[in-house]
Amino acid sequence: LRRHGSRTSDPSKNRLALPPGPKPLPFIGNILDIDSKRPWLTYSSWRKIYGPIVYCQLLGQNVIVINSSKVARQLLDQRSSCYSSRPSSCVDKLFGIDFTTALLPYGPEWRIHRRMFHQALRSEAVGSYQGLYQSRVIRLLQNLLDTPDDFENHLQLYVISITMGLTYGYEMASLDAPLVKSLAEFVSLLNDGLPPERNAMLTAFPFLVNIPAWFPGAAFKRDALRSQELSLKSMDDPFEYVRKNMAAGSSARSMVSDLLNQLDGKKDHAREEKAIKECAASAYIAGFDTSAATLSAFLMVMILYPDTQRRAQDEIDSLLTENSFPDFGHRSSLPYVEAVLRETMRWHSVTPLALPHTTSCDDVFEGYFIPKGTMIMPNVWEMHNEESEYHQPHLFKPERHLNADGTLADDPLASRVAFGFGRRHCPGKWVADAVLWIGMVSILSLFRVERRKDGMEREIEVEANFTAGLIRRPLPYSCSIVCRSALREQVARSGGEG
Ligand code: HEM
Repeated sequence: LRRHGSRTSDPSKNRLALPPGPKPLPFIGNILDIDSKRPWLTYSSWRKIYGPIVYCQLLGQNVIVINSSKVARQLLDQRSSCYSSRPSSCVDKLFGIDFTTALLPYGPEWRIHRRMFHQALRSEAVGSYQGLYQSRVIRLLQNLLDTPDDFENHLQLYVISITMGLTYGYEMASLDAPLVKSLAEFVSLLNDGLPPERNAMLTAFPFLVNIPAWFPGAAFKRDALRSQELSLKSMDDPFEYVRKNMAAGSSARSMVSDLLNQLDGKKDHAREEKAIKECAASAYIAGFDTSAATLSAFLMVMILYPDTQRRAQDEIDSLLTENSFPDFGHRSSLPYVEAVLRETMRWHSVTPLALPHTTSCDDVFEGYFIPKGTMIMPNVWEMHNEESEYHQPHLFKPERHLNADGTLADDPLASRVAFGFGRRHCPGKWVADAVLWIGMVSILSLFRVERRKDGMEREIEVEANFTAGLIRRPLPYSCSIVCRSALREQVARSGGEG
């Protein structure tokens, strides 16, 4: 057992051991032990040796990996007052992204953000945007009918147009829409400036960003400067758009307009206004890639598991006449489709390590000492693949979310590890859940998703390969999206009215 080297004011804690873990090398710690592209696999393998809570050291940083949902709940949920901060990083500031909710330390600014997210995106508030989701999903279907091979772009447009509608009341017909341009450039610059491999490194060792020499010089710095400019523009332009429309009395309802309307009478106007801008841009940054990547994984899995696809389509077809599409009112009558959504999120694990938390006090757990300032890495991938919970976890089996009588197993959204933990749990999960559900059920209603054929009529294999990094996106794959109902096509083309 290793003793910790940190000082604590409580002498009794100095006698306690740190949680078990691999032996670190001097200075670099356990860096060389970790698969930098898929660090979650290394962390999972440690579970077999050291148990559900593993201590490692990465360049002098204390890191604790949590490999079990039970322990994650005990620490991140039940002791959330100590486990809710974030590691600080100079890259965040360098790229102008330190304002985003996801990166703010636990403190007053972050609290204002969370209050705003709660006001605007809590489950009841999100329900009132159902008309928006439904109109955008019809556009998604039309686009897939017209140019099915561009499915990745169509999925992105679907998700972005909902995010922009919901946050700013902004209507957009293409990814080139003026207000989206700087936001899109901003996000893509973050992806280029922090490409998957580097992102994967940061996922495994987020403190590496504090070592400037790690970055390859001028190009990186130019990217960072441009990113700072775009960060300001991405916050200001759409915000001013809402304010102008509100002044003209023509603003569509949105998160920003709702929050601005509730500002009257608040003491610290300037601070609140700044927070509204930051929250809206944070929603875009945090919500876009995660939801679009999940929908792309859904299409991939429908190709890989045609029987599952057929069963979901049978469920839809037995509930609805052929000239109509399911809406949110049908959701509870489609348990198998619901199970497909849950299984997609489990099987794919779009954010395999969620986001790291940091402790803001010393703690003791099951006799082990957890020092203040420890980075806590929840290994969501392992939690989604726990053999004791999920038999043959590598297989896509929606049935595992159903009871023997075909009803859905009890698994409320609030308790899903895919959306994180404790006070930092994803505030966009109600939006994400609605956007994913209506997207999936509408695609299944109108299309058959299958392997593409080459010039010789041979099926092109699809392999389940994903990018490295914070967000796991399917690598490009080919797919054939075929209309399976002429009647529903007519309905979709005429704007969704049967
Ligand atoms: C499939 C879709 C999504 C998934 C899987 C997802 C997952 C996550 C996870 C794992 C976290 C970190 C939680 C933690 O630290 O414990 C997070 C944070 C966050 N998410 Fe999501 N998310 C999704 C969509 C969205 C959407 C649509 C929005 C906004 C509309 C959003 C806004 C945020 C924000 C602002 C945070 C930071 C919260 C904080 O640090 O306090 N997310 N999300």
